[in-house]
Amino acid sequence: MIDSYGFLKLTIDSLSEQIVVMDSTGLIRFVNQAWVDFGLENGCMTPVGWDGVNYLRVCEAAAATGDGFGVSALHGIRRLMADGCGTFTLEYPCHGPNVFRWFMMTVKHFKHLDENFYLVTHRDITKRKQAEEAVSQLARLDGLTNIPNRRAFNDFLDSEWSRSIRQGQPLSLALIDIDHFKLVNDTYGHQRGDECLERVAEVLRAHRKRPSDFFARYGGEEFVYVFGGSTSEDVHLVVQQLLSGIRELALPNVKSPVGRFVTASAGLATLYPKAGWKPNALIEAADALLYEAKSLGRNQLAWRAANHPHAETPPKANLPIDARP
Ligand SMILES: Nc1nc2c(ncn2[C@@H]2O[C@H](COP(=O)(O)OP(=O)(O)OP(=O)(O)O)[C@@H](O)[C@H]2O)c(=O)[nH]1
Repeated sequence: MIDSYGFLKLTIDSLSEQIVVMDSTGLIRFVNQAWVDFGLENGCMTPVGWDGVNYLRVCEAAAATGDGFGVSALHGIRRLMADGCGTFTLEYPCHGPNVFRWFMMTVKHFKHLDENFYLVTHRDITKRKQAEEAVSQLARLDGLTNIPNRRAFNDFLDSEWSRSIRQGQPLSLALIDIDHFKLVNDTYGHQRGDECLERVAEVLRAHRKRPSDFFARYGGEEFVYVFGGSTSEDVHLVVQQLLSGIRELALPNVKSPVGRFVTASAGLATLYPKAGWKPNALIEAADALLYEAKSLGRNQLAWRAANHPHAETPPKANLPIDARP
């Protein structure tokens, strides 16, 4: 009995993976129940079922619209068919309007009575992807302040840097450092120091104006703010407001030579990134300005006007046009 077609079909129909078998022209020759159910649930069932449908043509049509799955699936299946053996796997998102969903497609070649067939399975891997996503999110958050950490900042800066090069846009970056933070720890204890960092992080969060702005804990008592597509002239007031926001928290730091409450200093720089330059050029420029703000007495912003968009090298020689207490 277990050799019978009916028994094997029932077995394959009980699998939760969606299964389709196509021949070497891409023509669908078999589908299991999970495949049919998925088609019905997601409105991608043809009126006549799957008979006569060509899987490769479906992928080609999707690829022609620029669909990422269509492009990758087509490329992988064609390579597998050319090689005549092996397995092709592809993980792809298949999100609906209200559903986050990932699948893994596996394509395997087999022969039956001298004819080539390709077994395609689609397995739901959403749970695994959600777990990976959660781990990756956690790895990018600072454990104390719950804002993005240095790793997240590095990734953001790299991609924003490339985007700015492509679009010829300016990129501004502010380094913000709490003044005499060691005195907070020494005077009130490490716990109060931690609370101070958390409150400062809240100020950064509250001052985010546009989705493209990005902030992170850079390390220790230093924070970073990135403003895509903006010059220092555009955003220096925002950074001034950040420093005011930190002062207005009125967190005590009685031993600070600057004042009774916690203050911060900032360096704000802008570059028009160019191919061949490294994002570090922008960090170094902001760091030099932060050093300047500290040297000038702290509790202030030092910033430079943007370099000319056609400048050939990262400028160091622009004079500061503002450094105010
Ligand atoms: N509570 C707490 N302290 C931290 C943390 N990370 C770094 N620090 C402390 O931050 C202090 C930084 O001290 P310094 O680098 O001397 O800088 P500063 O006292 O802020 O002085 P200036 O930056 O020159 O104004 C050190 O005492 C570090 O121990 C943290 O996560 N929590």
